[in-house]
Amino acid sequence: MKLGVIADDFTGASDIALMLSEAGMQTAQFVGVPSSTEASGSGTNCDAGVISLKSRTEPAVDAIRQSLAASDWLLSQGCEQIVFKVCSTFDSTDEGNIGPVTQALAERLGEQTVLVCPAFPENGRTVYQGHLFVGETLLNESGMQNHPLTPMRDPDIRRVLSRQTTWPVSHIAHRTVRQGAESIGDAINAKTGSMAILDAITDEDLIAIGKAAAGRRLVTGGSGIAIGLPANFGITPHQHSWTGIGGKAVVLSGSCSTATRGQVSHYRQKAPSREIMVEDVIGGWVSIDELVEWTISQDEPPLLFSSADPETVSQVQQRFGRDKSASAIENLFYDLAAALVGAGVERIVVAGGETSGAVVSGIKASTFEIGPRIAPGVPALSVAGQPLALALKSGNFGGPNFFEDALHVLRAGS
Ligand SMILES: Nc1ncnc2c1ncn2[C@@H]1O[C@H](COP(=O)(O)OP(=O)(O)OP(=O)(O)O)[C@@H](O)[C@H]1O
Ligand SMILES: O=C(O)[C@@H](O)C(=O)CO
Repeated sequence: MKLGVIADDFTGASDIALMLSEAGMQTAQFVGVPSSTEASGSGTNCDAGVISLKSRTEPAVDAIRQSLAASDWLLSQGCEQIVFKVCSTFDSTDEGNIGPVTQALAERLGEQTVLVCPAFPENGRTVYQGHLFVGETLLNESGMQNHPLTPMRDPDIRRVLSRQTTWPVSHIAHRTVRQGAESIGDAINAKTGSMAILDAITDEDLIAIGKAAAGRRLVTGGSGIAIGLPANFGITPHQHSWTGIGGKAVVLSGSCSTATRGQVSHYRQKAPSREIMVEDVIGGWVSIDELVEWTISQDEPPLLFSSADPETVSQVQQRFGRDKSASAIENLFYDLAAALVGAGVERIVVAGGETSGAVVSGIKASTFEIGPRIAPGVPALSVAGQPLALALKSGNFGGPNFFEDALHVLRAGS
């Protein structure tokens, strides 16, 4: 293994795994740090290993512990460079976890300067003058200000990161980035001892940043930061083969993002759906057995969703508390996913990073093979050793037809 990635959520892990796979790297995605049995399997015989954690919203101390364990394992597999994959919308709170984890990894790896860039232009995330944009709007006006767990209310990611770390935070402006890898390298040398936020508005900017990152032990960013990295290892783009699975299918959505809510309303017009309410879950009125029976009896792949608008989410959080509401839904999806697979479901499309973490833990998957792209940032995945194909969609990714597209790709393969 040459390149190791630690992803702070599951959809983010498959996002960067797709980026590396399309750039030609034989890539495996692991659920947590592999055990010694998994580590002796074929998954480790690859160019890039992506460890999926569910650490984005954990207390910083736990996120650090898990990330250091992941880094130690990746280094033990021969990785020369570690990427800490964070969200392209820099999802975090003032307590972390992007700053604390980056700092702990840098100190463990002996890295003096860390490049930080969440840009992912193909999905509309760009960084300019240290400010993060989603499409044409600043981050704090993009809908991310209403996120149930990590509301992003400050678009200046230099300030956001400064609140999370004791390291100085510096900035490498676009005028330097567009001059190419050599200028970026000079700027990095002038910023030694800091976390350097880099502006990037195009893939070319990210390719130059990737080139400038050659030989560095650690970089932190969205999946875009990986665009230029495989070339540093002499790897060129090519397609890997992948076979789809045609069995029973379901769509599970716990994401409350604007894009997901659009996809939910679109899919509900064509397929059977069930809404899961937080108050029903907390009240103990939701039966997993009944949901499974209902799902299996549908002809079209049905949708089970808790995705709600910001006002509903805020009312529920005021009534039950933010963490209690989130964990009630996540535990429900954990149990439901396990029961659905037990009942023979073979294709699952999931919307939302935390939700994906719950589903993947519920089905006890340990390693994924990376299939073709469904949408930018979302690959088809197959679970090693099980007849099960998954799509793990980040909240804000994918067009209105995403659920149909995903079900189709999971069945048809490449
Ligand atoms: N109706 C609801 N009320 C309150 N919280 C909810 C509701 N539905 C889901 N949640 C919680 O909101 C969170 C949504 O996070 P999740 O990461 O799954 O989606 P996302 O943030 O849109 O996706 P991503 O992290 O990929 O951008 C989860 O913790 C989920 O349990
Ligand atoms: O970078 C992104 O936006 C995604 O991969 C993600 O991490 C969302 O949870």
